[in-house]
Amino acid sequence: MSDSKERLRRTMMFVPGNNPAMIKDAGIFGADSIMFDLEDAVSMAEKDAARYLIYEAITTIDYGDAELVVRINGLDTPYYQNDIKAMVKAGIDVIRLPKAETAEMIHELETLVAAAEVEFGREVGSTNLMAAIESAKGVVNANEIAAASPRMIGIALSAEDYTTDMKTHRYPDGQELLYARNVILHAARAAGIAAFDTVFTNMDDEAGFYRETELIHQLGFDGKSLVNPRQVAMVNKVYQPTEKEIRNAQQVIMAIEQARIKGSGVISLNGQMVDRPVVLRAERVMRLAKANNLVDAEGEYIGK
Ligand SMILES: CC(=O)SCCNC(=O)CCNC(=O)[C@H](O)C(C)(C)COP(=O)(O)OP(=O)(O)OC[C@H]1O[C@@H](n2cnc3c(N)ncnc32)[C@H](O)[C@@H]1OP(=O)(O)O
Ligand SMILES: O=C([O-])CC(=O)C(=O)O
Ligand SMILES: [Mg+2]
Repeated sequence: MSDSKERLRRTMMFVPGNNPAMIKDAGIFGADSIMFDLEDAVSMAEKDAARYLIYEAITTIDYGDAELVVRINGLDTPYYQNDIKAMVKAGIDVIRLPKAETAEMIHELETLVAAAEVEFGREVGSTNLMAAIESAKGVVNANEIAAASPRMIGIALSAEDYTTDMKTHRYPDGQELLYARNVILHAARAAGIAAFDTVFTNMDDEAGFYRETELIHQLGFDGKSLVNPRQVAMVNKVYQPTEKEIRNAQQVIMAIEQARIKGSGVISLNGQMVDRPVVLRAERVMRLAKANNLVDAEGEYIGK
């Protein structure tokens, strides 16, 4: 597990909390974040058993470098308090609140998480939070939700519930989500946290999945919630930098190092001005290149 707020989160894969086989093998698909679900993938009759199963999995299975997230039940259910206690006790990295609509909901979650950290001897502040926005009210309040707590690492669009709330449904071109996607992205960026796009549920429509992932990559999302392991490699492919982008990023990082040695924060490279935003983009390209094994330990391009 990792507590870094800077880590790559391209792929956040849902794993139903009532499926022992999927839970056991969830670590082998290379998702950046594994998201155990206690909410809508689990029926009422199975809520307690799923919570127990996820607790056992987190405390006994080695999921390697993956970040571990749990989607708890909503604050309007009888389950969320037990969910929070069990997951904090297990040492989960991130709790994802579904159907978030106000900052007050994040504050309530934060209070319960802090109390559980004290109760179970966890470091106070060590459990990160994120929120899924699934309604018009959530979109309207996205700014305050994103900024509600220093524990927040991201907000996500949840388009299945959102389109239902908006009295529409999902279309192949995603026009019905453009406003929500942009609002959520801006709220996340303004708060300095990550933005996640929603699930794509038609497993047979690979072209549609690529189209949606290319769109959200272009808009600036950090990544996407996923429902199936096959989607991990497809997202990574879209987020993978090109050789040209990597070589350019290497040059930028070298050039800015030279500039720093000379005591300057800005330098010209091949006729282009290189300053802080260009360097930050280059550093992200290099993080993505490393995650895709496209560079060696020294940052030299090695391709595939
Ligand atoms: C709107 C919402 O709230 S979405 C969030 C809640 N929903 C979920 O969590 C659903 C998670 N996903 C799934 O249950 C499944 O992927 C489905 C139902 C969408 C598709 O199921 P399938 O067609 O059986 O998937 P597929 O044939 O690709 O499965 C291949 C393998 O991956 C495993 N697998 C599939 N999905 C997952 C997953 N999400 N996590 C871990 N393993 C998985 C399968 O168990 C199977 O393993 P096996 O080869 O050892 O038997
Ligand atoms: O978070 C997601 O993308 C899945 C979800 O609950 C929704 O779409 O309503
Ligand atoms: Mg939902």
